[in-house]
Amino acid sequence: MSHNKPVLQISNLSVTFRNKNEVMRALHDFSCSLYAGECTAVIGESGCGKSVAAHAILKLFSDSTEITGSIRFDSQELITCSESRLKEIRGKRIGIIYQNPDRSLNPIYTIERQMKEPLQSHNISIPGAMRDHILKTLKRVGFPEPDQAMMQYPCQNSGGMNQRAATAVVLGLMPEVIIADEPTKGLDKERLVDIESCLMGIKVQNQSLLLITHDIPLAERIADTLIVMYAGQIVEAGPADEVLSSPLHPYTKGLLKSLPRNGFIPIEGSAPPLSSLPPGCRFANRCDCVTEVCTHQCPEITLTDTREVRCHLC
Ligand SMILES: Nc1ncnc2c1ncn2[C@@H]1O[C@H](COP(=O)(O)OP(=O)(O)OP(=O)(O)O)[C@@H](O)[C@H]1O
Ligand code: NI
Repeated sequence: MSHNKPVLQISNLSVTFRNKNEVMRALHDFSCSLYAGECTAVIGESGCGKSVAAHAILKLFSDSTEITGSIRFDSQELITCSESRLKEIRGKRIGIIYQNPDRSLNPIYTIERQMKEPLQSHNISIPGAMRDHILKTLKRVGFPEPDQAMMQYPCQNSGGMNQRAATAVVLGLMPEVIIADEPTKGLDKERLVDIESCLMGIKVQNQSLLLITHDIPLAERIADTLIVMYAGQIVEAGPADEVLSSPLHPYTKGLLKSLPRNGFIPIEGSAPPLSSLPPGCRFANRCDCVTEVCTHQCPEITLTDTREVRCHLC
C-alpha cells in the first residue's frame, strides 16, 4: 500500500489513571498512523484498552489522568495543545462515535436538533439545505424514513436506533477522522448491513476511520490495517489481510482460533489486571509457546517488513 502523509499520527501514547490508592497504566506506548480513505481497526478482548486509546486521542479524561506521547494532527500536537483549540477539533475535525450512545445524545432534543446544533456551533455551512443534509445522513446510517426519524426523541428509540442516530450526529459534521467505538454493538442483522455500508462510505469519502470492534469478520471486510491489543499494549499490527491470514503473535493466533469458523476454541485463562502486571510478557500465563525469557522480560515491539509484533519468539 503506497501512502501519503498520515492524517493523524499517534506515537507512544500512554494513559495512566490515578485514583486514591491506585495508579494504573491502562494504555502503554500505543502508536499508529491513520490515512485518508483508509480504515484502521483495533481488536482485542474486553478491558485491553481499546476505548481508552480512542478517548485519549481527544483527551476525554479528567485532569487526574496522565496522557503522554504524541498525537500529530494537521501539523498540531494534540497532547500539548490548549483545551480551546481541542474544542474546535473535537467533533468538527475528529469525530467519535461512543461505545455507549447515551453519552452523545441529549435526552431532551429531537434527533434533528441533535444534528443541527453542532453544525451551527462549529459554523459548518452545508452546500444546499441543512434539512436535506440531515435527511441524507440519517438515511446513510439506515433510517429508511429519515423525515420521521428526525422528529424522534432518544427515549422513543431503541438502543440500536440511538446508536445509529449518534453515528449520524458524528457523520453529519463531516470530520476528517472518525473514531468508531463498537459502532455495530447491539444492532440486529439488517441494521448491521446498513452500518457496515456506512462505514465503507467513510472510506469512499476519503475520511479516515479508526474502528474499534469485537467483530473480527467486520474488521476483515473493512480494515486496511489491523491492530491487536492485549492488556494495554499493541501486540501485533500490520496490513489487515496479512495479520489475519498469517498471524505472528500467539495471542492473535488464539483470537482467530476462537472464531466460530475456526472451531470456536477459546483462549484459556484471563489477562492480568492492569494494576498488577507481570514483569515479563503480559500474555505469558496463557501462551502455549511460553519460554523462560517470556516470564521475566517484557518483549519490545519488533518490526518485520510491514508487520509489528511484540513477542520474544517471533
Ligand atoms: N476513566 C477511567 N478511570 C479508571 N479506569 C478506567 C477508566 N476508563 C477505563 N478504565 C480502565 O481501563 C481499562 C481498559 O478499559 P477500556 O474501556 O479501554 O477497555 P476496552 O478494550 O475498550 O474494553 P471493551 O471491549 O469491554 O469496551 C479497564 O481496566 C478499565 O476499567
Ligand atoms: Ni471499549
